[in-house]
Amino acid sequence: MKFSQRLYDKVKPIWEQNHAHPFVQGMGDGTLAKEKFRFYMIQDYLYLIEYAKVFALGAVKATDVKTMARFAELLHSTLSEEMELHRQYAKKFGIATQELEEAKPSPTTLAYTHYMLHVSQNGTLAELVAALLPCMWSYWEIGKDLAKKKDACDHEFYGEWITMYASAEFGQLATWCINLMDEHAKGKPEPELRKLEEIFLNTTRFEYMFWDMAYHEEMWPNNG
Ligand SMILES: Cc1ncc(C[n+]2csc(CCO)c2C)c(N)n1
Repeated sequence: MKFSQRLYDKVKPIWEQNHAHPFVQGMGDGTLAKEKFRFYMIQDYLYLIEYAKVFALGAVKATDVKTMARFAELLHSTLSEEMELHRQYAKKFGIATQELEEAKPSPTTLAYTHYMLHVSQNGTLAELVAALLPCMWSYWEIGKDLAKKKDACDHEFYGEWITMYASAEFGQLATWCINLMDEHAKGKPEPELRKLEEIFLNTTRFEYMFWDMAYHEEMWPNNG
């Protein structure tokens, strides 16, 4: 069995919870309150800034030039294409880019990004890939699922988001990352595989927490 299949089996129940989450369902049927999406988008913008740094570290840790180039491309495309979608959404809400960048991370955003950066800075390339894979893979799964819903891709507000993550281009990216995981897990002893599995499980848990945080617009308990 491929290592990625083992990872998939491990987190399947959590991914089912992602799909069933009211935030995700609400994007699919268009009933999600705009205020909740606004909160998500600001936090996600902050998340992407840190996530892009994981790609930069991937380029540093890559063991061949082709992988190094791919990480460098991803660093660029995240900062330009993916974050551009957020900047466009922000415009619709009347939020300036500067305001987006000056926003403060919620506890979940902070915990998730710091965990990913901790693993990426201190671990092997395989550990870095295990940390970032749930982000790409679970978004692709969610995108494909929502795109099947009637009119979801044409929704005036959430349609662009769904179209982007359900796209073939995005699918290729997720597949590249799955293959990279398998390549770097090959031949590793069981204790190391268990460590990779735990990292993958942790960022999968953070993905679920991110949806939940956005749905409840959760910030620090004390407004200071
Ligand atoms: C919380 C959160 N998790 C995953 C993604 C999706 N995502 C972030 S970076 C990237 C790779 C391509 O740029 C992808 C797919 C997101 N936006 N927000």
